[in-house]
Amino acid sequence: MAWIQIRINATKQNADQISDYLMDCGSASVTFLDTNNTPIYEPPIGEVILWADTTVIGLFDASEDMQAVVDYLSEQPELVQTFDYKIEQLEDKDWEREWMDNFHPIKFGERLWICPSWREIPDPTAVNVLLDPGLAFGTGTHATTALCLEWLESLDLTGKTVVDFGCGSGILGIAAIKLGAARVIGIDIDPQALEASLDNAQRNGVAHQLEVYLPQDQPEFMADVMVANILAAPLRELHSVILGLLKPQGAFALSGILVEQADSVANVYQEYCQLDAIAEQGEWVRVSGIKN
Ligand SMILES: C[S@@+](CC[C@H](N)C(=O)[O-])C[C@H]1O[C@@H](n2cnc3c(N)ncnc32)[C@H](O)[C@@H]1O
Repeated sequence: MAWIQIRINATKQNADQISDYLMDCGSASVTFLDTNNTPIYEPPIGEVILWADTTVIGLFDASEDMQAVVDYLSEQPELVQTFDYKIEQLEDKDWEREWMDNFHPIKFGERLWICPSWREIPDPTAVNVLLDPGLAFGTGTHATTALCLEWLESLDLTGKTVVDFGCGSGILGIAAIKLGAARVIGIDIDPQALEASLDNAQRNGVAHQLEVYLPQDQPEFMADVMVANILAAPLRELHSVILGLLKPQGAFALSGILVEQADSVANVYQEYCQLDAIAEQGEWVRVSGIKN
């Protein structure tokens, strides 16, 4: 199928609205890029993060009447003054195939692999988690997830109760079960993430060991291990909730933290914990330790 895309220079104020206009025109998908062409990581609860200078990209079927799209957009109040756009014909290729080609099995530590279902499992004797990209965050390709997977892989989880706080696709919880955990509690504010986690657990044959809850519905429990890949601000704000779910001497890892945010998160937790050395991967870090 052939595609055409329109790239529109936007601002922090109007990017979200422009995205809605593109969807009104029948865009198959809308993406935000900042001026450095870095896709949005994850908006905090109830908010869409946008940069001061954002490019909004609308993807259309090549048969779309782009002049009609441009006419519609140019009449909108946000664009009537300055409408800076570029239309690009995308090379005609098998996009689905290309998208699938981008996902490969990835190894974490000595024995853990995350494998897309359409790929051959490289080592059937290893700890293999089958996981396809879906609506919920977490395929292992993002450094924040990778930092947590490596940490889980380094532990002896045999028989342990593990909390996956901000479970997304359920990747961390499922990996924990496959690494020996007896029970995993997944918590997420997004009901779609809870559904995705259960689907993925089922595909991996471990659904009977995974429970998932919205934060307001979670039962009382104390876990041996906690992994939380959310963002620095909620990790700071929720430190008493996060540590409150962990037994004394329980191990925890916090991720979703940019290098420059590491100290601000570590400072909040060090009062209640023995912290490990901070682990870095690219611009992201993991803060981990043992609760006092
Ligand atoms: C970066 S994703 C992590 C997904 C997966 N655990 C991973 O490591 O790839 C963050 C997840 O945390 C959830 N989340 C964000 N804030 C949260 C909060 N305050 N409580 C629970 N979940 C939260 C989001 O809905 C999202 O699914």
